[in-house]
Amino acid sequence: MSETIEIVPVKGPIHASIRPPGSKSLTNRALVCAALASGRSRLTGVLDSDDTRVMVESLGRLGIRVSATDPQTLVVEGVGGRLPASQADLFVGNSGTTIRFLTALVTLGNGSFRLDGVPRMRERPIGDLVEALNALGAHVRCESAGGCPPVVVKATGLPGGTAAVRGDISSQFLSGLLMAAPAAASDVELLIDGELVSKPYVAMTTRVMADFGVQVEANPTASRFTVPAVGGYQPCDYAIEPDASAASYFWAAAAITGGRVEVQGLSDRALQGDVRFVDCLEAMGCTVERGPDALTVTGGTLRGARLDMNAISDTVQTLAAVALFAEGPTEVTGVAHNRHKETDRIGDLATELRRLGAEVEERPDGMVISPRSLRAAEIETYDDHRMAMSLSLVGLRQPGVRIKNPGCTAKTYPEYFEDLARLTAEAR
Ligand SMILES: O=C(O)C1=C[C@@H](OP(=O)(O)O)[C@@H](O)[C@H](O)C1
Ligand SMILES: C=C(OP(=O)(O)O)C(=O)O
Repeated sequence: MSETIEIVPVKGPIHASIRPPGSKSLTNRALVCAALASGRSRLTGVLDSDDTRVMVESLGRLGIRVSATDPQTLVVEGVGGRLPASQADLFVGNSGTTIRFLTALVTLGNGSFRLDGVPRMRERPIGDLVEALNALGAHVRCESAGGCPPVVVKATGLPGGTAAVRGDISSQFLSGLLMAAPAAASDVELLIDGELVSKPYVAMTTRVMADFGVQVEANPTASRFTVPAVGGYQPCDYAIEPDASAASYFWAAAAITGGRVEVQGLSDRALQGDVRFVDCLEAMGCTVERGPDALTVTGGTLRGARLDMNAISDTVQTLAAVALFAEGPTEVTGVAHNRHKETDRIGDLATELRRLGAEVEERPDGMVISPRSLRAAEIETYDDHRMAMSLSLVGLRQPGVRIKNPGCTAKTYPEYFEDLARLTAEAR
């Protein structure tokens, strides 16, 4: 892909329908549960992107066979909680789900494992997961001080028991612990330290685990989880929903151009919390149709809103793009955890919004975006797929928006710019 891509503004509202590729979060969960199931699982509608490829390749290095009958269908030969490999070096790129889920998973094996990624991955926290695994009897350490990858595991199986895990940095620590826990030697009890962020992802984890035959017990406040030591999962045929975070770009395209975009394959009852992004657009003046197998957004007169996006933090950048076209300021709160993602998604997002002409007040846990006259800009993407995808939407109305390194969308959505071009073709 070229070094920059210029987005050509549309002449009118976008009217379109699309089914985005499979969910990254569901694909990587289903792969982990299928890997620890006794027998063959078939996953359909999977995402084929950098983040799922590093998961599949890493499982392969651990001796778990995953084959593709087509790019959207994977067959996993589950090993039932006993990892075949006794040594493996796993490269996870910048996939948070892969490194957090697999650090927990490899403690179930017998041998030496090392997990590492790109330079940014070496700045993303994992120390709290390491501590929790050690409290369950594992032998895990970060190679250097600071609690970030590379991670080294001397595995002799996971004894189990009780551990506290910090909830306010990333929910992926808890999800990783939960998914490994059924193959521990004894039941696992996890106590959440601090406010749990990104809660819908934990609900997604327990739903996928239930689909693979393991029931997690959670107390009513979701501060304690217990997982029975049943040895692993039951294999199954598993259909993956389209990715709701990817869908946010197309709903936002409707909002920004005053059009109407239907996203197929998602509903209010989806396993992904990010479908709630449509509620944010509704609060800003859009109309939402909630069907049994589609969520449709129609643009309206956009007004700023105050939104706590703790539960749906991957859609903050999409919302920021919409906020640039609203009447009045938009305040985003509750997303301090966004500073630990592919890039600092508060500081770096503020920089790029200002480059486009907006006034932005940065806060520790969010920002206030005050729309001003927009201007042409060449956008830095910081190797963050969501920076590229979200800020490209500004170019649908503002001429001269150029996105640097558009190929970075390969992390979760390799065909994003092709799909955006198709979606907007009729409005050009
Ligand atoms: O569990 C998951 O699949 C994810 C959890 C979220 O991370 P945090 O829990 O770190 O917020 C989200 O940002 C990420 O894209 C996917
Ligand atoms: C934060 C993200 O990914 P991860 O944490 O899985 O790397 C994301 O996809 O926006």
